[in-house]
Amino acid sequence: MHVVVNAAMSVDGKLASHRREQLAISGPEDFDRVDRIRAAADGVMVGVGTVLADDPHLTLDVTDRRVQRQRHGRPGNPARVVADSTARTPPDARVLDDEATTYVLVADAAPEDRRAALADAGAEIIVAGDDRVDLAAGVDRLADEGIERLMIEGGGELIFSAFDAGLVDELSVFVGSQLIGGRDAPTLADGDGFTEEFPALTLDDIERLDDGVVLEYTVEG
Ligand SMILES: NC(=O)c1ccc[n+]([C@@H]2O[C@H](COP(=O)([O-])OP(=O)(O)OC[C@H]3O[C@@H](n4cnc5c(N)ncnc54)[C@H](O)[C@@H]3O)[C@@H](O)[C@H]2O)c1
Ligand SMILES: Nc1nc(=O)c(N)c(NC[C@H](O)[C@H](O)[C@H](O)COP(=O)(O)O)[nH]1
Repeated sequence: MHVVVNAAMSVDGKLASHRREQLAISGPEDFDRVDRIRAAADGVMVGVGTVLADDPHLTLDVTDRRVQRQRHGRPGNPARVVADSTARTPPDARVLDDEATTYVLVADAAPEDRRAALADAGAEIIVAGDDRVDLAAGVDRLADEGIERLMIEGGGELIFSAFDAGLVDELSVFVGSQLIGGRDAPTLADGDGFTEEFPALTLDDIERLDDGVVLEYTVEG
C-alpha cells in the first residue's frame, strides 16, 4: 500500500482555526492539485473529526474528461474512508452518499447500534483495533479490498497516527500565506507528538501555487 498525505496549512502550521471551522487556506490552483492526487488514488481517507467539522464529500467530477484521464481508466470515484473508532459519523454525512464506496474503520468498542446505523446508510464497516482504530490493521484490510494507493487528507490527529504507525510514503503540504494562530487550533500533526525518533523527510520539490507554496517530501521511515 502506498500512502500519500496531503493537507493545506497556514504559515504557522495550522489546518484550521481553533473553532475548527472550514477555512479556505488553498486557492483554486491548489484545490486542482488536491483533485489530481485524489484522482490518482484508490481511496481517500479522513478522520471523523474532519467529517464532523467540514462534512466533506471527497469526490471528483467524474464526468470531466480531464479527471477521467487522471483516473487512468478506473471508473467512478476513489473509495472514501473514515477513521472513526466509536462510529460517530452522522448517518446523513455527505461521505455516505452513493457517489462512491465508503469504508468506515471502527474499533471493536464501537456501539453496535451506531455501526448498524452506518451500515444502513450504506457504509462498509471494517473493524480494526480494540478501543481505537488500529490504522496499520485497517490499511491492510483496505488493501484486501483492492486499495493500493491511499490519500490521507487529514486532519491533524489522523495524520499524526499515520506517521506514528510508519504508514506514510509521501507528504505534500500547501503552505498558504496566512497566520491563524491559537494553541488549540489543529496542526499538520497533532496526537501525542514524537519525542525521540522523528519521521525522516526528504524534500523533493517546491512549487509556487496560488498565494502560497507546495512542499513535497518523501518519507524515509
Ligand atoms: N487544511 C487542511 O488541509 C485540512 C484537512 C483536513 C482537516 N482539516 C481540519 O482539521 C480539523 C479536524 O482535525 P482533527 O485532528 O480534529 O480530526 P481528524 O480528522 O484527524 O479525526 C480525528 C478523529 O479520528 C478518529 N480516529 C480513529 N482512529 C484514529 C487513529 N488511529 N488516529 C487518530 N484518530 C483516529 C478519532 O475519533 C479522532 O478523534 C478540522 O478543523 C478540519 O477543518 C483541515
Ligand atoms: N486541501 C485543503 N485546503 C484547504 O484550504 C482546506 N480547508 C482543506 N480542508 C480539507 C477539507 O476538510 C476536506 O477534506 C476537503 O478538502 C473538502 O472536500 P470536498 O470539497 O467536500 O470534497 N483542504
